[in-house]
Amino acid sequence: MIQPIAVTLGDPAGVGPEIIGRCWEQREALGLPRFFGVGNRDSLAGVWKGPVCQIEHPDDVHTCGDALPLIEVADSEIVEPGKPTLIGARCALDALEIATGLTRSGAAGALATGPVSKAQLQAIGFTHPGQTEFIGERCGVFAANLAMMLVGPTLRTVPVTIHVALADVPQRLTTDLIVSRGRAAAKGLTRNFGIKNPRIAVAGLNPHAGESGLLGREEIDVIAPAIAELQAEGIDAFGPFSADAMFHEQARKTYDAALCMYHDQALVPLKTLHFDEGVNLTLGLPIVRTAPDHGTAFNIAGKGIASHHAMAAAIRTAYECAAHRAID
Ligand SMILES: NC(=O)C1=CN([C@@H]2O[C@H](COP(=O)(O)OP(=O)(O)OC[C@H]3O[C@@H](n4cnc5c(N)ncnc54)[C@H](O)[C@@H]3O)[C@@H](O)[C@H]2O)C=CC1
Ligand SMILES: NCC(=O)COP(=O)(O)O
Repeated sequence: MIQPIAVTLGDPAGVGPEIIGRCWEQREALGLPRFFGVGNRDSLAGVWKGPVCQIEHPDDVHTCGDALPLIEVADSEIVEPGKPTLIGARCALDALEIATGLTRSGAAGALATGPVSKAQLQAIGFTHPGQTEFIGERCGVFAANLAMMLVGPTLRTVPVTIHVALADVPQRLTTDLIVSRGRAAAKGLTRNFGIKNPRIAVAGLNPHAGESGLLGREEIDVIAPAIAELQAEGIDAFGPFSADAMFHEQARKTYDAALCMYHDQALVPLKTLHFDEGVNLTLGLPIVRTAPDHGTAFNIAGKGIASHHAMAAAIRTAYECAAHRAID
């Protein structure tokens, strides 16, 4: 049996607390597994009126009845929705630390994280580009061996470079990095989704995949050699393709994941097609970690209009991936 899923509330001033409360309220209709929250109780109570049950350990979830089980992260101030503070960012980071530890120890079956603000985290001294790399470090995994997979009902994408300024992408894009992300994508599809021989379509970087070198040489010098290396390892990788023609309905049926060269190349098609159900799955970890594809949405926090469906999909996907791994 899979242990309950640990769900961090994310930044207390963001939409995390209210969408997680709503996920709990509608857990049966949404088909969600057993889960518990980790975060600040007052911030949750400010935006969600349902019952909360404080627990010390995931094994206590069964004592809570209809109340949302919560491992509380104490905070010395009430954070107002839409108004992020440094204390709130500290609380989000503490929740992430606790929930990662519980998942690593096996007390939680998987980890689904609520949205945090990278700018706020950096302001309290967080040195990682995102939660992905922090969790990787806590699990002893080198950042280059991690990958971010965006998962929607009809599309999965993996960005090769992630939180990197667009101007820096060409020099960060190396054959080794593409091979490493391609391997992680192939292994992740097998391990988390049970796909035996995954098909990986590889995007080009430049318009028209470089037009035979006329519009850039990365496809010839960097990407094609990476595809050849992946193929030599027995991975069904192919391309590079023009990114503008890779994501229409027919094209999506020809692969299990698209390996994309930079953040927006991977996230724009996913969010355009599946904003309300998109999940970010971290590949390369010994634990399962997911998150909704959206951010803190400070502009609508506390207004009761944020959709909880991507968060629900993150919790459901975390459980399903953990179940696949358990069968393996
Ligand atoms: N998984 C995570 O922790 C992520 C965190 N972020 C962080 O979030 C912060 C804000 O980033 P943005 O680029 O503004 O992205 P965002 O996703 O927070 O907001 C973009 C737009 O989408 C809307 N939106 C987002 N979530 C929604 C929901 N559940 N229901 C309805 N509308 C929703 C917002 O109101 C806004 O108009 C940044 O600090 C960023 O670092 C961004 C993406 C993922
Ligand atoms: N755009 C995706 C994103 O920002 C996810 O970042 P994180 O999960 O590493 O915090």
